[in-house]
Amino acid sequence: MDAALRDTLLQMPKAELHMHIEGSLEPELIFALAERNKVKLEYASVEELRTAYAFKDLQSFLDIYYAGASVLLTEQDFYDMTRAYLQRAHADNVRHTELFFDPQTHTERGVAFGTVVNGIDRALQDARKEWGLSGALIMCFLRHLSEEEAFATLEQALPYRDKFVGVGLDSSERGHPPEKFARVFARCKELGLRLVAHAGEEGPPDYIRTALDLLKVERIDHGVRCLEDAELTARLARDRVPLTVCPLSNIKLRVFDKVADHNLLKLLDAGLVVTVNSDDPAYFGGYVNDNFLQMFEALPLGREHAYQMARNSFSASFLDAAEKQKYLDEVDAFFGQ
Ligand code: HPA
Ligand SMILES: [Zn+2]
Repeated sequence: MDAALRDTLLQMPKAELHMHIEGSLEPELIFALAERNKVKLEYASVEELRTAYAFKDLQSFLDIYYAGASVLLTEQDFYDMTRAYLQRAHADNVRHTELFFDPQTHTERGVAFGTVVNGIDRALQDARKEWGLSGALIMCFLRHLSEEEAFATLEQALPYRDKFVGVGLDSSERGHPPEKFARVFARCKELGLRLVAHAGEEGPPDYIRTALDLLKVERIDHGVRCLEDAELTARLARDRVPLTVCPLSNIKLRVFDKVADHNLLKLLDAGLVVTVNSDDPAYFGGYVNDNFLQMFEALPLGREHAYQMARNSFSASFLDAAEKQKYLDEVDAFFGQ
């Protein structure tokens, strides 16, 4: 890749729409928080923990990701984790970020919902004040748990309704199809929440279809397996349903064997509204700019694709129309358009 394109990717204004805040917890911070909170870890050192980050599929990653999150206990812990991510995102010229958080991972360990959301929210407010970096929260339901548990979580979340813009669905995809959560998503829609779901990462294209039809989601998280179904792909393109693609995640979780095998360019060529995101950057070997750089290094992607995906990231966001336009103008100005 030439230096000019590299600079463009690094410097262009961008939004990140698919990032699990618990997945930004770097091994060093896991160890620091374990010490601060007197939590015992199964790993002797940062190096030993990092060595365990060799995943064979989504589940093998999730087991380690939930273990890592067990060090988070106080509001300050959630603040420190979020602050570290936002600092890193700011360095990557992320102007707006929509963060997933997994309340059930914490409430089932006895951490109060408010502790989680207040710590994350305070870090988001500071980033807005200090760097003009805007952020929003999307509360995810863990799909390996029951719909009843999701309803209970929604109930706990209602006093904090002003602190998140939407809900999502994450964790183990296979065997936990979208329809399991149809009623809780319908209730969230009534509450005016924006809706997204992980679908078509490891699960079949049909999970994308049911996420659209039964959950009424506005964006699909991952969605890369849509290309196995031509009719579904045409529908996603026609309806301009954004896909929040996470290339390095897909490599680390063996959805594709190597970076050069990723279908990002095919998704773009199919006319889909593709965005690039980091998913769980501490676990998958890179933040959002690393995702852009590795994809552009391995695939025949150029400046026009960069421009398109920078624009997509803002147009697919849940910002209001005026804020969206402000950022889109910034992208156009950056690209001299
Ligand atoms: O990539 C993911 N997929 C599903 N659930 C997750 N929770 C954190 N990251 C992921
Ligand atoms: Zn994800």
